[in-house]
Amino acid sequence: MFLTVTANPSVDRTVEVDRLTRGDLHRASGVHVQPGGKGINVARALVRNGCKARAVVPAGGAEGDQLIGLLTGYSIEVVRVAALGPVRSNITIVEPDATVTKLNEAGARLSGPELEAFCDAVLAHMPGVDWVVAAGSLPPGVPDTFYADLISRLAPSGAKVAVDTSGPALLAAVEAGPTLVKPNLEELAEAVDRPLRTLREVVDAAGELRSRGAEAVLASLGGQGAVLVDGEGSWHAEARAEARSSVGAGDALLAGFLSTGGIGPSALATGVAWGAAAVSLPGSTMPGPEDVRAHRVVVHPDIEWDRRIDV
Ligand SMILES: Nc1ncnc2c1ncn2[C@@H]1O[C@H](COP(=O)(O)OP(=O)(O)O)[C@@H](O)[C@H]1O
Ligand SMILES: O=P(O)(O)OC[C@H]1O[C@](O)(COP(=O)(O)O)[C@@H](O)[C@@H]1O
Repeated sequence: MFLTVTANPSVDRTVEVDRLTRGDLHRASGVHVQPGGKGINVARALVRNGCKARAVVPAGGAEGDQLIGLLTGYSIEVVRVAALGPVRSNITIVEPDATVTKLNEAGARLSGPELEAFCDAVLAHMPGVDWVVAAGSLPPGVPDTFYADLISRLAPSGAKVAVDTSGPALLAAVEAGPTLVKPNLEELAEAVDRPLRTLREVVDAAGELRSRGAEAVLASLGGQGAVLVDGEGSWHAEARAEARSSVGAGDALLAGFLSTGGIGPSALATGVAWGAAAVSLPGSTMPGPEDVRAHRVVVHPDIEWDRRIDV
């Protein structure tokens, strides 16, 4: 059983336009309204592929009702925590060449008691949980140490913890010793405070996060796949895809990786297959078994160390 923690959920609107021009009126050619927030997407991907997932989520206001309503179509065990502020709406504009422009709201403030109730709900729903996935940005009112504190509070449960976040929250989480972190290239570069231009630099940066406390690092590289660095070694895998919308691709990658044990190159291959499948689907649609093309994945037997990364 997987438990996902989404402190800052969203209702995601993906709007398709022919071409985005700043200042112009655009008539949308398509729109997708989907439950969002990284932990929620991970849960959606897991259940689409037959895994069991429980999603703990603070959800206030009419938008919170809408989010919970959107989630009823999935086989996710949803644990709703009451909150006063409304769930945010995130808008993504997608062009036919799969260029995405994202407008993510900060989210409503969580008060101290609401945050405590949220943590209590996570801890109360731990029985039977093997993996906790704590993912996404933190809304106003939630300290940067939230994920780090959660990792410490979850330690007695023995569950493994994967964290997908950015900035100071990622840095603090790494120090708390998570089983896995999943930065994308930009987030990894920010965490080590230097640009990353080659696979060697990506692997070195991932190694640095390991030396600071993370057991394993799954670094996503957009169209160039993903790199896994753990105590056993480092691997690079990638897969071709006809890109349509990259929203949620990172969440699909993480879900795929965890679905097959969350360790080693075979889990990396599954993650990359799910990530590539996700980009070929509209909006933040999570891939099911019929969408996944495992045969397209190449796990490189030797990393091409000097290969340039351009995401
Ligand atoms: N254009 C693409 N072609 C093939 N696979 C892709 C493409 N973009 C993303 N992916 C897959 O999705 C994963 C996550 O994408 P990425 O953009 O790095 O993550 P995030 O959404 O977290 O920023 C990648 O590791 C890769 O497996
Ligand atoms: O919490 P953040 O960083 O604002 O991100 C939330 C957004 O990320 C998503 O989960 C998509 O994530 P990825 O594209 O990184 O996989 C959207 O559903 C959501 O709107």
